[in-house]
Amino acid sequence: MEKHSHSLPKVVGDGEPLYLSGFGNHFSSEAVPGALPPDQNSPLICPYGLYAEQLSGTSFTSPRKLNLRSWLYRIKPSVTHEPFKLRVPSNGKLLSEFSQANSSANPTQLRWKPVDVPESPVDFIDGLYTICGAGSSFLRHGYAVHMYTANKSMDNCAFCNADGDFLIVPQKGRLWITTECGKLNVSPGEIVVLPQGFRFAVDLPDGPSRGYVAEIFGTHFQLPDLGPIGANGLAAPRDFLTPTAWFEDITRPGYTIVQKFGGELFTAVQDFSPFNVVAWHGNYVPYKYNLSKFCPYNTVLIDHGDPSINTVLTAPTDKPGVALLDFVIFPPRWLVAEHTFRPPYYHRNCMSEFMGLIHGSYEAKAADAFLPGGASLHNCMSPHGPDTQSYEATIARGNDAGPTKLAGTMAFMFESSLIPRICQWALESPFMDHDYYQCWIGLRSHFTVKETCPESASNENGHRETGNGSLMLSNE
Ligand SMILES: O=C(O)Cc1cc(O)ccc1O
Ligand SMILES: [Fe+2]
Repeated sequence: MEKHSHSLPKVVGDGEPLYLSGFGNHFSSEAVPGALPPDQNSPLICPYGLYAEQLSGTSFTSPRKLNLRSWLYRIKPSVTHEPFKLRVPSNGKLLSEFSQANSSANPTQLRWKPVDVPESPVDFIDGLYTICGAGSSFLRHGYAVHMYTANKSMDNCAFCNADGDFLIVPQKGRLWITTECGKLNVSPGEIVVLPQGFRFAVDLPDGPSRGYVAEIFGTHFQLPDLGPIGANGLAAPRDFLTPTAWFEDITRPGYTIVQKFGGELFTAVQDFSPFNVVAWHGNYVPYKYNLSKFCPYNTVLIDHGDPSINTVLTAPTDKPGVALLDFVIFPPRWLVAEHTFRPPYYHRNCMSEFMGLIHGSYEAKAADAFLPGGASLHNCMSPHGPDTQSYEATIARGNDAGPTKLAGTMAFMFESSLIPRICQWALESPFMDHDYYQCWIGLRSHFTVKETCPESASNENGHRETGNGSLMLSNE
């Protein structure tokens, strides 16, 4: 590795990097003062002899309120590389189009135990594998849910996802991510969004690492509308953090860009670091968010609120109120509802629900059964809800339970209107919990008919009827 001598100051990214705050802002950042052209995007000669390069996240003609793009001022342009080649070998476990040929429809409630991080060296790229998804990156509509287990930093290579945006939820181990906009240090309990097309490299300062990834095709994450909640609450725009410009001016023979394109990995070799952006401006940016900053709203009298109240970010479809993918969390909070079944209700949902657990336990499942690092999938219309243990414990606690705090927990859900097909390797995984259904089998009938009416008599169906012909039903 040879460093070019040059007269520009170096910015060294030791410790926690500096961030810019805000969601959807138009940011400007310079690692060297004066590196941003002051008056135009594409001057004939850019300051310091930099190249100007635009990165578009939406079509040029997208409406202004949706339009995303950034201008990067870099030492050499991204195009300076050898031709892309299909990468062999690859783990072959990434999908960006879901069809009968490569994945299965399965309405069974599925649960996976946490996957062990392998002993053999594996970086973020090779440790990434798809669990399920729907639609197509080519048709710009759909999503994929991936998970990763990795134990070593990416070396002399950068990843670039041409298919969609990654929302990464680290569960174990920090991710130190270098992007073209600068550096992001992300810990479990935080999430990071790496939009389509950005080049980035993932270092693992803690070694063994594990996490979840939602990838969305053809759209981007937004903050949810707050409706009657008002102008504040849930995730606050100012808590979203975007990197500040950071660059290295380094010759790196054999440096490889690994580009995910249509779910396949292609490599292109170049001889310099892609993290050579000295200044940038725009609103198409990577960002991170600390989930502990979330300001939850909840029921304060009766009944369990729908989980949409805990939406951190939403990727919309063209139908109002129908998400391609919602990122929803179940953070620590007080439960205060009166004469209410406080855990999630039993339900069947026209949306599909993939869940993960970052730490602690989840209110609807036994702590030793749905584990941090594990996952579950409750597909469209498949019934689910609290397991027998959680149901019985809730009933035993009784109706007059005072306020209780759910503490030390962080579960999340990727919820989609598109029905996911499931990858074969996920169905055949040794970490699949084949006994998952058992957690509900023990739910007993508590149904009784009170014999309060002496004149009541069994009808021909064996039902007892009251004098006025109606059934008298009651709880045990
Ligand atoms: O199924 C789940 O556990 C997720 C969920 C949580 C909740 O509070 C209400 C509905 C819902 O789907
Ligand atoms: Fe659910």
